[in-house]
Amino acid sequence: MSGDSREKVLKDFSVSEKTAERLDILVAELAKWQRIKNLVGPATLDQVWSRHVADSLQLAELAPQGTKTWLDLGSGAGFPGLVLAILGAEVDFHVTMVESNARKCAFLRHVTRLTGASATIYAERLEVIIPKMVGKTDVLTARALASLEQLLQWTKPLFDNRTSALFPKGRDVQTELMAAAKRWDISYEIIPSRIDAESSIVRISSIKPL
Ligand SMILES: C[S@@+](CC[C@H](N)C(=O)[O-])C[C@H]1O[C@@H](n2cnc3c(N)ncnc32)[C@H](O)[C@@H]1O
Repeated sequence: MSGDSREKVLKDFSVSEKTAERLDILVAELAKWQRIKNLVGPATLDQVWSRHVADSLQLAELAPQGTKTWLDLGSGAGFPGLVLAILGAEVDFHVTMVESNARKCAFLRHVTRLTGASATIYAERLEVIIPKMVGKTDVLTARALASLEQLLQWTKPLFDNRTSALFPKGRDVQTELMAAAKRWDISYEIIPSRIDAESSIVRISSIKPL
């Protein structure tokens, strides 16, 4: 991680001093835990501010106004869920994270305690938690978890009038959308990533089986 990258991310996303302190804690703890727990791809740790923090922060800007509840599936080391929960400590929204790996959940809980992030963490498989979250979620997220088709299959019960999804996707976004469109009638928008020219965020507002 370079100091420049940190400053640029904080400036680009107009991050407050308090939130910056909390993000610093997340980044410092990730570096410590990474040595023994291998929480993220080792090659990405050098660019943690741009590859992980900024990539997560950009989702907050895409949520509908008044969003109060987020559900992040397969949160890993907290991207995007924990970054959003750190923002939530200041702007009054709450993030539920679901992650089946126990050591990653220990990290998520540890950093949540240190930062006061607005988070609930389930160390469970998402298949178990999703039925319990029906009617409780404004915005769904899942980064690097599964294909769009699989994500829609899992999350279908969660979509109602108020729920939308923000799924970061890579260069195969069109292929994934075509595969998903064979099974689902989807209302969606593709939003270019602010971080990586080859990536985008698929914002889904409704789905219906065909
Ligand atoms: C490739 S990682 C991505 C982590 C994080 N979202 C990111 O982008 O850095 C996928 C994560 O999803 C978790 N996962 C996979 N299948 C899951 C399931 N069925 N329920 C809950 N978590 C799951 C894995 O343990 C892993 O941490």
